[in-house]
Amino acid sequence: MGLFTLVPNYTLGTWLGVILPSAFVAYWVVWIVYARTLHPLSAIPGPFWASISRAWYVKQILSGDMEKTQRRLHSQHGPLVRIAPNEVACADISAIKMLYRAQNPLRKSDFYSVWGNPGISKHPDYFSVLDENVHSTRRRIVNQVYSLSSVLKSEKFIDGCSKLFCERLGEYVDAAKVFDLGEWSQWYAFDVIGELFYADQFGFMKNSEDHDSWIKSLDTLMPPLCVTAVSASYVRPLILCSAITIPAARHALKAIDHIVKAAKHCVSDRAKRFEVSKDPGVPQRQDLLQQFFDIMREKGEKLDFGIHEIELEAYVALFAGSDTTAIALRATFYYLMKHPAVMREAQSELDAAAAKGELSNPVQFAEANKLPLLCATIKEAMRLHPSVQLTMPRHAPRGGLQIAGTYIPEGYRVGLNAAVIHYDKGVFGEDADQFRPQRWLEENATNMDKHMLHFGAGTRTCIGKNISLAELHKLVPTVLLNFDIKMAHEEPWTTNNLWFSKQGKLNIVATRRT
Ligand code: HEM
Repeated sequence: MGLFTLVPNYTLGTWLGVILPSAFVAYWVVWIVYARTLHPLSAIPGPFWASISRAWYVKQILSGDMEKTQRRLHSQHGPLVRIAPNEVACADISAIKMLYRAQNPLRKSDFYSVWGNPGISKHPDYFSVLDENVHSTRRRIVNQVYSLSSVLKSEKFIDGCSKLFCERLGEYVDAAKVFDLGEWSQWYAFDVIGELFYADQFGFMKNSEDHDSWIKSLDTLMPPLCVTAVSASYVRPLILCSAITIPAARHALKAIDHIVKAAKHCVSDRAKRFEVSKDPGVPQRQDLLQQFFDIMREKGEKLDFGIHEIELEAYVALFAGSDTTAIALRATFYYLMKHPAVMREAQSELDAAAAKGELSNPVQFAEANKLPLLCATIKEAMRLHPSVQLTMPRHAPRGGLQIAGTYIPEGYRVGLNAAVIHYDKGVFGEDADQFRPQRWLEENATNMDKHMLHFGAGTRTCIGKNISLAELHKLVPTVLLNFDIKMAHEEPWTTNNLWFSKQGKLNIVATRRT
C-alpha cells in the first residue's frame, strides 16, 4: 500500500487499473520497436514473435517439433534465423569450426545451466558447466575412463545385456507377441549403464519393467526442464516457483531427486563392494566405476576427486546415457525396417562374415567395425535422426563473430542444430533427406564425417559417445543376425523434440533366423 500512496493523488485502483497497465503497454511498444529496428540482431530474419520474445521458442518446445520448424525457416530465410530476441540459429556449415572451435572455445549459454545438479558435488558436471577453464580441468581427470579401449574392457558385460535382449525378444517371438523395440532399447541402454557404473544390470530387461520408474522420471522431467532452458533467465525463478502449484512441475522436481538418489545408491553400494574387493584374492572388475575409484584412490586428494565426484559421473550417465542411446538404436532399427532392401543387404553382410568365421554371437565391437554397410547404416540413422535436435548455443566471443556474411556482436547467442546441418544438400547430396547408407561408402564420406554433429563438436563433444557406439555396434548386428524384424503396423513413428528427440512406441514383430 505504501508504495502506491507515494504519489498521493493516485489511488490504488488508479495504479492497478490505469498506470501499471499503461506502463506495461508502453514498455512493450518501446521494446518491440527497438527489437525490430535498433537491436543488434534486428537485421536477421525470422518469425516476428521470435524477435520480440522467448515465448516463441517455448511454444516450439511445447509443440515438440522445433527441428522441422528450423529446417523450414532456414529454407525460407537462409542460413541465419533469429529464434529469440538475443539468439540466432545458423545453418551455415562453415560455422562449425568457428562456433565449436578447440582453441579459445566459445562459452556455452545459460541454456545449459538448468541441466546441472549442484546438490551432488561442489564441482559442476561437464555438460552444464559454462566456464571453459573449469570444464577442461575437470574433464581431463576422467577423459581416459571414457575412451573406447576403456569402455571395451567391459565388453563382456555389454554382451550379457545383448544376450538377455535377444533372449527376451525370442520369448516374444515364441509367444507370437508384438515387441516394443522402442521401450526395450531404452531398457537395454539403462542396463548397460548399470553394468558399467554399478557392476550389474539394473534389472530393466530381467524384470521387463521400467526399473524404479526411472524412465518415467526422466520423461516427467524433460518438458519443464527444456522449457526452462529456453526461457529468459528472469522467467526461470517463476517457473521454479510454479513447481509448488503445478503438479507436473512438482513431479519433475521429485523426479530429479529420484535420479540423484539412484546415482548415489549406485556408487555407495559399489563402494561397499569395492572395500570388500580390496582383498587380493578377489579379482577387480575393470568397469568404468572401478576406474573412477582407482583415480580417487591414487590421485583423489590432489585432484579433488572423491566419492561425490564419482556420484556425479553416475548421475550424468543415468541422465545423458539412456535416452540418447535408445533414440539412436530406435532410429537405426526404424530406418532399416522402413527400407527392407537395406536390411537384407546388411543381413547378407553379417551372414557372409559369419560364414567366414569372422563373427561371434553376440557380435564383438571389433568385428562389427569391419562391416562397412552396418557401420554406414548406424551413421546414416544418426544423421537423419540425431538424438539431440535443438541448437547447441554458444556466446559470440570478444570482438564478435562474422558468420554467413553477418556480424554477430559479442555476447549474443548463436548455435547449430545437428538436425539442420545433417540435411545440408551441399555436403550430404541432393538426397540428403533420404535414408541411403550407401552414401557413406562413397568418396565423399570423409567430408560428410567432418560435418556430423550428432555427438556435438569441439571441446564439448559428448564424453559418453564410446559407450553408445559400443552399444549400437553390438546390439544392432546381434539382433539382425538372429532375427528378421518388421514393424507391426505401417504408421510412421511419432517424435517429441525436447532437446532429446525421443520417438514413441516402435512395435515390431520378429521371427528367428536360422
Ligand atoms: C547416442 C548416444 C549419445 C548422443 C547422440 C549424445 C549426444 C551428445 C551431444 C550432441 C553433446 C554435445 C552437447 C553440446 O555441446 O551442446 C553431448 C555432450 C555430453 N554427453 Fe552425450 N550423447 C550420447 C551418449 C552419452 C552417454 C552414454 C553419456 C554418459 C555416460 C553422455 C554424456 C555426455 C556429457 C557429460 C556431455 C557434455 C560433455 C562436455 O561438455 O564436456 N552422452 N552428448
